[in-house]
Amino acid sequence: MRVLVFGAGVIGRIYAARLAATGHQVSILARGAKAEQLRESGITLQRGHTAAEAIYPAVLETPQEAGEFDVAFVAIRRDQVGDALADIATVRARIIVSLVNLPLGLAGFGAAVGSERFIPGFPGVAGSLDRKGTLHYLELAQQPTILGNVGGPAGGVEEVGGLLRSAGMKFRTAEDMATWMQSHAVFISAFESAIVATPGGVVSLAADRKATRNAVAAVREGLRALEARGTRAAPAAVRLIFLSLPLWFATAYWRRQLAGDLGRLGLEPHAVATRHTELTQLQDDVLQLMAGTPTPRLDALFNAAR
Ligand SMILES: NC(=O)C1=CN([C@@H]2O[C@H](COP(=O)(O)OP(=O)(O)OC[C@H]3O[C@@H](n4cnc5c(N)ncnc54)[C@H](OP(=O)(O)O)[C@@H]3O)[C@@H](O)[C@H]2O)C=CC1
Ligand SMILES: CC(C)(CO)C(=O)C(=O)O
Repeated sequence: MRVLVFGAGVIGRIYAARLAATGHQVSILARGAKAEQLRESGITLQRGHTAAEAIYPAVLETPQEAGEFDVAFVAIRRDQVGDALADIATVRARIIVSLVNLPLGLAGFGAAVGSERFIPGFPGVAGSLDRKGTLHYLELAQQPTILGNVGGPAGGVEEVGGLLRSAGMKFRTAEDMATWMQSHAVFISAFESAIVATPGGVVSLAADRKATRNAVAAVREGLRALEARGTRAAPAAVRLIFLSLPLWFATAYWRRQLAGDLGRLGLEPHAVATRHTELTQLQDDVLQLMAGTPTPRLDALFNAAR
């Protein structure tokens, strides 16, 4: 398939390299020094102790350069969407999938790019680039690529799902992507705020039962506020861990996750890199979603991170 990946950051590189390695015709849109670096060195992915060969997708600096695509994945940050939307709308692709944390503005995104070809999604991988340009990443068993099951072209979700599957990447569908993203934003903004606000970062947070418990309680508070406003927290596993199981159990579970690969490769690098960009924007989105419901624990975590 002809695939465009719009955005050459962590997520864009992982999807581009995985799909190109499978034999798809992949182009990645990069700007500035990143375009040159990608042309010269390609993308090297490392999962666990296994580093793959460098992969060289075609590098574009404008989306029009390579004509038409079957599928375009948009892998930019929430805080970059406003500036990029007009360019994304010019992409000539039958299907456009967003891999962006978008708790607010999903409908506007869809309307701008054309809701008949738009599938909202969320990455099922996480990682970070080291100084040598190797991208260390993990695939998230508990959160594979999520594809919204409503709207988009007929058969589009199956087509994108098949494309991912061809590259060995799992996917899951969500009936209500807006609800999924809102719940996720509560979780991610609370945990990433806690990580950047803790001296010593994720390792210290995981070692501190009280501090992890406070982050879990802040997520619980946020999800309860969402539910009080008629939004049922999603997916079911998130509801279970944060709203149904006892706080001590959720705390023990998250201390293990924070101390493991998810904390080290997924949450911390992303939190540190986006502390003053996407994270701030997600905090604002979450507070807007709470719309006046008091959330003192979340507020305190957000303030500590700012
Ligand atoms: N990193 C992770 O582990 C995870 C990330 N996510 C989510 O995935 C999304 C993407 O994150 P991530 O890949 O980490 O973000 P990055 O900041 O690493 O990458 C975003 C990329 O998009 C590029 N970009 C933005 N606007 C444009 C534009 N108009 N034209 C061309 N390029 C553009 C940026 O270029 P430039 O550098 O020049 O600004 C940058 O290379 C986010 O919403 C994030 O929350 C979800 C799960 C895990
Ligand atoms: C993978 C994880 C949990 C952390 O990177 C995430 O979903 C996110 O960053 O939004």
